[in-house]
Amino acid sequence: MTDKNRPITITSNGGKSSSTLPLSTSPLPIHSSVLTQQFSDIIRRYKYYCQHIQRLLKETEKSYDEINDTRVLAPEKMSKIHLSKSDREYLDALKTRPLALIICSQSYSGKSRFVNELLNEQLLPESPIIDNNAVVRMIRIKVENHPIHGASFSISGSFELINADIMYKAVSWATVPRDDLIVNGTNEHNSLLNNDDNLTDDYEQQETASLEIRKPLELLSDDLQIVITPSNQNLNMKQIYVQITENIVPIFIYIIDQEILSPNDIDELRFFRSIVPNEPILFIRIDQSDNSSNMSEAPCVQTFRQLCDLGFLSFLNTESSDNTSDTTPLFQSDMIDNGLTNFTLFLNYVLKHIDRLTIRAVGILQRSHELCLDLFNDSAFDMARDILITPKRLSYAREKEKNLYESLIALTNSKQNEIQKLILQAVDEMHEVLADEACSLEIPGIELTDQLTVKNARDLKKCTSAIQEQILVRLNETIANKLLDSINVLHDNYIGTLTRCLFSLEGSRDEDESELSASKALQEILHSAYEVNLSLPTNSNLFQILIDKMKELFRTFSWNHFPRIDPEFKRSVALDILNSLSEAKLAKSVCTQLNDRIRMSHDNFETLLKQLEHRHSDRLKSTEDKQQRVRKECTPKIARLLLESTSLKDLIQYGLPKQGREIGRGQYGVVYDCKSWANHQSCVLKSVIPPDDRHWNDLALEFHYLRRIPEHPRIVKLIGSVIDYTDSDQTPVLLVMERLKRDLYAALKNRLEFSIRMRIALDVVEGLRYLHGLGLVHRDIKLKNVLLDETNRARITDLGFCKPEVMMSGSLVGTPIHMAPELFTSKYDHTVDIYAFGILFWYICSNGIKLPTNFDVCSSKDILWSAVKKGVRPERLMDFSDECWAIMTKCWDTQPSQRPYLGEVQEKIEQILNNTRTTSV
Ligand SMILES: Nc1ncnc2c1ncn2[C@@H]1O[C@H](COP(=O)(O)OP(=O)(O)OP(=O)(O)O)[C@@H](O)[C@H]1O
Repeated sequence: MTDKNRPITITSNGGKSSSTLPLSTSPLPIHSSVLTQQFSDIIRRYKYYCQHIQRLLKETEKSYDEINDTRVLAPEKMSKIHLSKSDREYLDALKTRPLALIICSQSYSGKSRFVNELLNEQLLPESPIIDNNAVVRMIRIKVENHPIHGASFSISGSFELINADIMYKAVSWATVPRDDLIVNGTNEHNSLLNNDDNLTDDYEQQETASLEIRKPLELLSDDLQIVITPSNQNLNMKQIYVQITENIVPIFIYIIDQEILSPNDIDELRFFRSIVPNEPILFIRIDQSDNSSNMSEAPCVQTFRQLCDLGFLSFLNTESSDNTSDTTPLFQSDMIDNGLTNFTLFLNYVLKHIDRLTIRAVGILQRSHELCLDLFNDSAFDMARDILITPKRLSYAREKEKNLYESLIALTNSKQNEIQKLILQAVDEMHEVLADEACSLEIPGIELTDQLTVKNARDLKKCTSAIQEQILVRLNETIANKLLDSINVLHDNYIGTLTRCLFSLEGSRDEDESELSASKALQEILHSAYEVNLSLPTNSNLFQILIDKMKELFRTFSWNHFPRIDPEFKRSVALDILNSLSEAKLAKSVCTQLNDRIRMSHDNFETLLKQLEHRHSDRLKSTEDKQQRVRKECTPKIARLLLESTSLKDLIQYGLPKQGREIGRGQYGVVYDCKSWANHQSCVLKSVIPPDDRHWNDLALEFHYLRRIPEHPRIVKLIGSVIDYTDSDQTPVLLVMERLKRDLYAALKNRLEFSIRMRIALDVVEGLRYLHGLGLVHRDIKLKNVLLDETNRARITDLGFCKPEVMMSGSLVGTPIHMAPELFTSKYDHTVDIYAFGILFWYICSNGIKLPTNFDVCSSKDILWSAVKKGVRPERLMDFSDECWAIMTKCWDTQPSQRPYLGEVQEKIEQILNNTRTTSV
């Protein structure tokens, strides 16, 4: 085992959420080497988790890229598979930036005393060295991999004004010269700083310049530095804080070394709150003198009150236990007293703080994985629905259109008489009106003599044509409207639903399909077939009949004398036409024509529906492919990442669970006792070492679905999970669950009372109904997967094969004797659980664990399965009641559709249980 892989486990005695290697519970002496050791352990632990987080981040982004390349989801869903910019920034910060203790205080001396104690060196000159008006600049203390240590000034953390290396190298110094700490100090280096015109003489820049001290100090490392805030109320504090927090991950410490907070202190703290509202501060109260025993009780309470008033502290312990929430502060500020005599509380705080930082980072990944899996689940559901419903919609559209077509044909045939009457009625109604309209009709483009006669036959023909046309147009309008009214009822009956169905088919089109979709074309056809066609204005047959009439009329004219084209002539032409119209002929013609058009439209519809079917069948094939990829590639990949992110979060929060004695073994893992973990007493831990990727994926999916199941009294509770990275060759996954007393197999071995067994059966049915209600199928119901508590109430466990119905790909899973025959066909549903319950119920009724003889005679799994496929089932035992036998035989019916609903099973067992109670009373 390499050192790198060794998890650093640290126990804090403060917070409820931290864990493992004991931090000293007794006050740590100042300058203790234990302090340095523990501090470096904390930082090492932080780095260790950061490395795992970075690895997970890398794998997550790689997986997201791969998933995006597959384009298995709709674009709007695909666009959600990424980490937000702010989340990415937070994760990057943990990767690249060192931690920094930001030391603020009421006074310079408070900071210097605390820092010197912490570093166990008189690095900074302590008070009273500086007069009250002196402005102390920002100081950054860090360790650099530089052979020469020393100090330098820099502006905004980047621009070096003067490098004092040369000076400091020559003189081995212990304490930083006090003038270097002061803005506009009188020190030689500062004089240089002040007088060098080539650099800057800008006063503001000098003010914000920080003093960087590089020195090998035991406590500090590349991953940890100390920043001391400048002391000057007049500085641009916002700029200062930006400068302080640039490129580091801050841990804010505020040293209180005065009796109470002054108005200036309060202003500064208020300002701090407004700039970084979610950053907690550790307030450390240190005594003014070196004599700690003189410390009075009262000021502590007073400052505590002041900090409560400012909103930093609270009388109630309101620390949020929800580490996933981004809206609430990560955790509360805290205050410790006697800060210089006991660093233990300080260490606890730092440990908790950095644990929260890493927990927040893993939480970001965890939520992203969860979101991604939700998207897969929703998409798989949509796809399954699409695959199931689209063919049904298509056949519905076909059937409905056929009905519509047949009804319209029947209607037009049967309506001939009605149409005839309709035409007669229209002609009757319009007779006089049309004759009057004809009288006043202006006929353009003809030449008349003084006697108003036409000069030639051509003009006469023009006159009669104009009158005919007007009559025709007006009649068409009226007849068409009447026809439309009579067919509108049909329109409402059929077209509404059909159109809705077609709309839904159109709704499931792929985005990139062309505009000329079959469903759109279908709508066009409907439009032309059943709406526009009935409006008759271009009814050529009707025209033809009228033209024939006209010809007849012409034949009756005397061609020697052209008539006067006066209103009387026009009226008589109009009346002649109207009188000679044959309604019967017209009606027949209208009906034939409607029939032809409806037939044509129907043929057209059929052709286009076929095209639509083809298109959908191609699309559904690709949907099936996508669904498979979502199930088999994307979901396991992200489920595995989720198992890792969740387990890492649990590991940081609760540490490794302690493995007790072995309780049992399954095919895939060993179950151990575990006294307590994550604030839960009496747990078990199931340790599984997945041998290959397939098992890893199965386990990850089990974990994912199990976690999603809301707590239920009939399902064994999953408390959490941890991946033990201790050994890099073998990384067992530890699933921690609530501990139950025994499994049903063990219980039946010792036999149970009938009513207890019926109660257990009811519990299993209840658990299964719950899972099915969530769309999940267990797929491995058997005696060992039913656990009993002290009172023999049952809970279902081992959801290793449990999956949402839409995510099942028809794989052969389960335990042989409980497997329904259709499991071998790859097409099955939740009723496989009802079958398995039937077999379980046989055992429950048999009150033992002996195999049914019908199964026992089968010498191998294959022989058993082929017998089951042929209908062989457990035999009826002597003491089975009719009611119990009926329940199990119905449950294990070969036809899944014939198996009862679990609600019915529940009712029947309840009846049996009630009868037992009544009989025994
Ligand atoms: N939460 C629990 N409380 C008490 N005992 C448990 C718990 N979980 C499992 N066990 C015991 O550990 C045994 C092994 O459990 P495990 O789930 O690993 O395997 P299994 O269900 O028997 O078989 P497989 O997982 O191979 O189908 C169980 O039979 C049961 O007796």
